[in-house]
Amino acid sequence: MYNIKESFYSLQGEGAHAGRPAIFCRFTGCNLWSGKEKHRLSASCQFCDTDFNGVDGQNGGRFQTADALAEHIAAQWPTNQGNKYVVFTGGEPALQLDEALITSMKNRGFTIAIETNGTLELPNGIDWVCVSPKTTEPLVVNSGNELKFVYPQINLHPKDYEDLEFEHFYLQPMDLSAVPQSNVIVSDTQSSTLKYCLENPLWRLSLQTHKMLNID
Ligand SMILES: C[S@@+](CC[C@H](N)C(=O)[O-])C[C@H]1O[C@@H](n2cnc3c(N)ncnc32)[C@H](O)[C@@H]1O
Ligand SMILES: Nc1nc2[nH]cc(C(=O)O)c2c(=O)[nH]1
Ligand code: SF4
Ligand SMILES: [Mg+2]
Repeated sequence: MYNIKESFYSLQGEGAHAGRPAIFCRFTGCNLWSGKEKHRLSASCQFCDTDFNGVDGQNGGRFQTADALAEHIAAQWPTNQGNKYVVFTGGEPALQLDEALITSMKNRGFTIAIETNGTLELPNGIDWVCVSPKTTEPLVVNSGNELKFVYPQINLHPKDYEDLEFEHFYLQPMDLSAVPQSNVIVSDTQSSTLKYCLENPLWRLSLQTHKMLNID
């Protein structure tokens, strides 16, 4: 069974594929935070901008089989249009995404992307892997297509990821407006991110463009 918080058709807002039409499938639950505000400051990941609990969002629900969920996702793609692209996110999608679902999506013509915190093994067959580190534990997923570091983080430094095997390195300013209680000292995360990119040109800036556009 798969638990889905929400799914929707929008533009990828972040990273190397920013601007690309995609269906987002947001799995319920995460291994680094309960999703409850009372646990935020004791969680391994404390700056999450996302509500990922329950199955009550738009086009959310419980799906008994991979084909049932794949059909639900595929039905949201515009009729008779190609370039089909699905982004599995969450919560932590690696808790639920499996080869059966990947096969079901491929059978429906989709290219498959994932947004993951990199702490859990991934199933085979994902076409685009975006890892966004959150903890000082070594990454389980230490290669992929893009590494997207939310900046700044108190105990985590971009330098420690530079030698990993990724095609693209992005720094994304931490959105503190999405975080009710915060430990972060820096308030202007956009300026500090911009400065870091200019001083360390391996890193490119990723802005959360969907938030500027007021879309999902
Ligand atoms: C909500 S997470 C879900 C996927 C996965 N659990 C992860 O952390 O990568 C989706 C993306 O949003 C980023 N993100 C979460 N909270 C953020 C914030 N407050 N500001 C900027 N990016 C944030 C994450 O780093 C990740 O790249
Ligand atoms: N438009 C849009 N782009 C996104 N890229 C990553 C997202 C996520 O929450 O994983 C996200 C999201 O929630 N919306
Ligand atoms: S950003 Fe990702 S890893 Fe962190 S709590 Fe949110 S869903 Fe979990
Ligand atoms: Mg998001």
